[in-house]
Amino acid sequence: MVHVLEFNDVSVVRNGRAIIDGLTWRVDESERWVILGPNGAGKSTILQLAAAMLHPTKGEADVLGERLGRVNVFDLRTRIGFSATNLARRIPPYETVDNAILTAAYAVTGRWREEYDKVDHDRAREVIEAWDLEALAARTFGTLSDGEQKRVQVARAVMTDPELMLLDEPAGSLDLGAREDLLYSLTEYAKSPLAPAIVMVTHHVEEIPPGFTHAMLLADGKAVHAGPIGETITNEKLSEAFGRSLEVSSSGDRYTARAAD
Ligand SMILES: Nc1ncnc2c1ncn2[C@@H]1O[C@H](COP(=O)(O)OP(=O)(O)OP(=O)(O)O)[C@@H](O)[C@H]1O
Repeated sequence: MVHVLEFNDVSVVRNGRAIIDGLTWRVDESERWVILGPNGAGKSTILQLAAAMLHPTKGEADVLGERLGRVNVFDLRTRIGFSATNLARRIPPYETVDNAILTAAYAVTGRWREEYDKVDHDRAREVIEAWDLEALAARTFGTLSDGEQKRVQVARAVMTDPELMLLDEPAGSLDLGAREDLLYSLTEYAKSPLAPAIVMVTHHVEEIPPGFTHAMLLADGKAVHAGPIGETITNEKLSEAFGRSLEVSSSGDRYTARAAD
């Protein structure tokens, strides 16, 4: 079987420091992963690798069966849905929501000279409806609230029917209602047998959508623990990754966590 992601002893070195340090990790197409860890642990860097935005300094990283460093990353990126705030910053503030979603078809952020087919326009319309964006479609991206922009970012990631979906803090900065709405939409999306493999970075266990199957706990660029979610999101393992005593509880498919002392 070809893994969606296959990292073998991958390191990313910046200023002489391994910000990702010897990571070996596999993701299969039916899996939905969450990556948790303290600030600066390397979570976003892993997503940058998975999004073919970054090459490893050492080791081998295969994304959708293609080895980074040997493949045209511009072609590869059109097969990946990626939602991240630093990517959203590249969406021109004067771009309409319609166009911000449509341009994902070319994995670009601003409309320029690309030719879009009817199928792209139809798909954009479908995604706008599915992610409750009809009322915002004609608005410019720069006038949207943080929560509305997050929803557009996820819709962009869905637009191309990706083979791999990467979400960097999709619920970050959302109010409670908006977070729950987004989690509901993500849960429904992830539940579909047609949904791609998903890797989501978050700071909070409360933001893990029900149905996610695996978790990686990252600290100092190293995967401290990685595996099936129920075996990984535990008091001991979370406490080890965050370097403080934490207590986690679950109700149904949702988690909450707090300091144990
Ligand atoms: N280009 C760079 N040059 C030097 N250091 C970098 C560079 N990019 C990232 N880093 C450092 O690498 C570490 C990992 O960064 P990364 O953004 O992946 O962490 P993170 O776990 O996503 O953090 P956060 O939870 O705060 O968003 C951080 O210490 C960051 O300062």
